[in-house]
Amino acid sequence: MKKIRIAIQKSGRLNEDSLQILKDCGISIDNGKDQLKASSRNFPLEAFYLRNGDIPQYLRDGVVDIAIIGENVLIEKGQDLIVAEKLGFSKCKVSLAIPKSVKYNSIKDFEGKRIATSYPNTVENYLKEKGVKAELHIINGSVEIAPNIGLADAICDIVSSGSTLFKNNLKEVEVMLHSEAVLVVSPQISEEGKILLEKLRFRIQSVLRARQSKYVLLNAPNEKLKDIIALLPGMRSPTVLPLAEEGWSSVHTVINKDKFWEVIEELKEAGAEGILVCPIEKMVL
Ligand SMILES: Nc1ncnc2c1ncn2[C@@H]1O[C@H](COP(=O)(O)OP(=O)(O)OP(=O)(O)O)[C@@H](O)[C@H]1O
Ligand SMILES: O=P(O)(O)OC[C@H]1O[C@H](OP(=O)(O)OP(=O)(O)O)[C@H](O)[C@@H]1O
Ligand SMILES: [Mg+2]
Repeated sequence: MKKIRIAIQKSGRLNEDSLQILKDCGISIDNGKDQLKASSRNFPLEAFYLRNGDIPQYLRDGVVDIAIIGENVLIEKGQDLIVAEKLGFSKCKVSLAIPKSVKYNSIKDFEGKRIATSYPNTVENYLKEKGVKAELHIINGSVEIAPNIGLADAICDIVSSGSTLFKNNLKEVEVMLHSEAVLVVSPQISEEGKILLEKLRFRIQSVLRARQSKYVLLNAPNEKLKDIIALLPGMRSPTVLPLAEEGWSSVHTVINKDKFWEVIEELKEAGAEGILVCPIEKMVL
């Protein structure tokens, strides 16, 4: 049987989480530190370990069928490629930043300025849209140092916690885009490849849904059941089972992991006791 070929970042920010999501989908592949490719033992899949920035071209050329890359790279050099799934990890922004000491009024301040970046297309398109002309200096790493060594007046780079900007005495002044890891598809994928892609997407969706949810169990006095159930935004309706102790029930439901913290106080006030919150491995609707 044919294998679906997936590109994964060889090393860096995306590597570990990319392999983890495949693993959570029941697809084990060896982490090929020094390997270019490796096959899965339990899914018709072959992983190619490549540089994140090179992956859009490999997809276009049909060297691989699918890939996990940062959305920001796709915007920079793969706008023609199709996103099949957003994967929810490696979240970051691509932003413009200037020295802390410089006053900022508006995007017009960038007119005629020198901007250091690894994302020239993204900056160029953004500035064009705003009617601003600037001079771009393309550098591949340690972009944030550029203003301090006199190479540029401003930078455009990835911002996550903001600590790299802080360390380099810079401030974020424009957020150009938000990014996360995405599953991308080659325009050259075969019909057989598409079938495997759909199988993989089905698994990824149930893993992502499960990561967003918690299984909640709690005990409630029967007379309070109605109020408690009203507080639980569940999958469908909660399961209610009688406890050995008369007059009490056990309520089981699935709720969004962020919603849980919003309702926990209310649940307790409404009379819920012995609340258990458990992780969910897979969730198929
Ligand atoms: N600080 C960060 N926080 C969250 N996500 C990030 C951060 N830095 C980068 N990313 C995301 O991870 C991706 C890979 O970043 P990383 O620095 O590992 O590789 P790279 O240098 O961009 O690529 P290459 O594999 O070509 O060397 C980026 O394209 C971005 O989507
Ligand atoms: O806002 P922060 O949390 O500080 O993250 C942003 C930094 O993270 C990335 O660099 P990375 O650490 O991947 O190093 P690199 O420049 O070698 O890719 C990015 O290029 C920024 O410099
Ligand atoms: Mg980096």
